[in-house]
Amino acid sequence: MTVLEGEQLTKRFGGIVAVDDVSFAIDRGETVGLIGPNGAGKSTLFRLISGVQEPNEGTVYLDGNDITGLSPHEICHRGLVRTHQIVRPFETLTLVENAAVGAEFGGRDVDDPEERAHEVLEFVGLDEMAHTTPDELSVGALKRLEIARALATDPEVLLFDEVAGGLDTEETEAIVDLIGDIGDQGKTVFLIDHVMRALMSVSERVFVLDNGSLIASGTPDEIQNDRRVIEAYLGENAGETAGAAGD
Ligand SMILES: Nc1ncnc2c1ncn2[C@@H]1O[C@H](COP(=O)(O)OP(=O)(O)OP(=O)(O)O)[C@@H](O)[C@H]1O
Repeated sequence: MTVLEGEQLTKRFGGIVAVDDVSFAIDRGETVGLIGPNGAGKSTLFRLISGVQEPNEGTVYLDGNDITGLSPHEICHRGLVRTHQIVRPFETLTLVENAAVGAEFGGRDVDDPEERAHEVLEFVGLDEMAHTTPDELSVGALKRLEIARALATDPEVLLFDEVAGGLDTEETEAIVDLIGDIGDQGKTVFLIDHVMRALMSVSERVFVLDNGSLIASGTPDEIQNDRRVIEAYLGENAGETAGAAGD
């Protein structure tokens, strides 16, 4: 059953068509990857879905309801949350306080924000550090804190924007395992990443954006063998990190 759907989404910035008539549907519980060259429109598509920007045309449906034009806060209330490429935890708050903010202000039915915060920190492997501040964390741990803050809002759908970007092999593996665990809980995950090994290993399906348009979708195997995708993006880097991470 479809949980997240985009219908003919278009976003223009002056003369640039960042997202060009994109339609897609994601089933409940699916993990779907989104790839494409730098500037293809991936982050813009995520911003349209999460309510940070409004499309010029098209509609976003969550659970069959039109959420186009709602604020990120309202969309979070309805069960969709997005993590950011550049993590920005509250520096002066402890990890448990950071996660509790998500639980409290996510606006979902979370009875005890602090208990929920501990649960999600445990889930991402950070509960032992619950009372430290983010400045003591490695890059990988900061990404896991970002995921914990998102999970604290009790979402049905999570959008991950480059959660594996900039991590070493061990940290990447920890994130891949974590995304697998989140999928195993029945959550729906839509993720952007330039780290192909990570993205291809967690995704059941992959969408490919090029120049604002969705040029292919399929299983990781199909995508890695698709001539147009190889030409547009994967090239000789198939199986490795393709392209440089964005901002
Ligand atoms: N606020 C904005 N104003 C003007 N142009 C923008 C804006 N946001 C994005 N763009 C342009 O829209 C296009 C798509 O950008 P976007 O960041 O969505 O691509 P991306 O696929 O996420 O790239 P990357 O992999 O580098 O993060 C680019 O040409 C970009 O310069």
